[in-house]
Amino acid sequence: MKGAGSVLELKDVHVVYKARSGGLFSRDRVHALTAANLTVDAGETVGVVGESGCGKSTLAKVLVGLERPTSGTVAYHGRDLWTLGESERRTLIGTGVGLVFQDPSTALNRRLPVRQVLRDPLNVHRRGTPAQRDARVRELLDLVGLPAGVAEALPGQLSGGQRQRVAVARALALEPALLIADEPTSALDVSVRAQILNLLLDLKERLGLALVFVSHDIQTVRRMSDRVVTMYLGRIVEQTPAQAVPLGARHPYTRALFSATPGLISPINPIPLVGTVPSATRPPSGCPFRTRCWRADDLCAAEMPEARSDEGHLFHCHHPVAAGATDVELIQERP
Ligand SMILES: Nc1ncnc2c1ncn2[C@@H]1O[C@H](COP(=O)(O)OP(=O)(O)OP(=O)(O)O)[C@@H](O)[C@H]1O
Repeated sequence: MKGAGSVLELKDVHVVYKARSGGLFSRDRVHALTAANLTVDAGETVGVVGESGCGKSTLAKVLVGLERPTSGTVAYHGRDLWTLGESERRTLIGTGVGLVFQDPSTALNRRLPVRQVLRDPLNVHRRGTPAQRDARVRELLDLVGLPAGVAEALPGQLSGGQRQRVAVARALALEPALLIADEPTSALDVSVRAQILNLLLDLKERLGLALVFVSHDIQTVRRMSDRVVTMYLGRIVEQTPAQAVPLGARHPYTRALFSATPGLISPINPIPLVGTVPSATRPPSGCPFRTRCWRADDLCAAEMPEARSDEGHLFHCHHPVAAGATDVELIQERP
């Protein structure tokens, strides 16, 4: 399926929220997503990483049409979501993209048996006859490795792993081309995490799905993805082919993030960063990372770097790290 065209395309997307902390009359604004450009091709897995608060969930919400961008466009199969009428947009989102949330216990209606949970999207979008919908429910349970008997259970009677399988089945009910998984295993027991990740990988192969996988677990993202997207303070700063992670990453922030991940590069110390992440209400001028970057100069403060491209690799940096530079070399570079 890969190479069969783009399923989803974000162009210059900004999301600006009114700050929660500022009080009723505050003019403070949070720049949760800034100038985001992202394309997801058919059959491709894109992993999104970054520290807490960098905008990963906002990006996921924009991708599934739950958050309307303040500006910019979001297109599914070339159709701009937010120029469509509401019912057309709902149909395009409902049938085009499936969403798997972090916590299956809150994502599933506790009062409905699994059969109803899975029939719900089929009813809403009027797919098939009642008998065909029942058949689809059986097919979906089989697809996610659950026995047919689970159809009669309430979500509360299932284990966390089984509930997440039901959530995945529901996301696939209308045969979307794209699945968005926002931290799909972080609420689960460690023992079942691998099973859910393997299920997602298996489904992606079998169904030719495109997958956007959001996680702070870089090891998992690397394992799952074709491309790793790094975010910092609301910006996509780098898109690295997964096979180039970690030493092929060119943005100093991506390298620092990867070097702090246990087991990704061993066995040395992480590249130390000075200071903390600036407030998203007052992001720095120019490059958002420049206040913490050991390579930054006046140019970085004056201008946000344009995307530079190198064989499927995109990075926004005026002074990128050499491909293949080791952590030791980068640590020694620091003043
Ligand atoms: N509805 C909202 N109103 C105001 N600010 C918000 C809102 N949602 C998110 N934010 C802010 O936007 C920024 C990005 O948040 P987001 O949840 O997208 O980050 P994240 O990378 O997913 O974080 P985490 O990993 O902790 O979930 C943060 O500064 C957050 O506080």
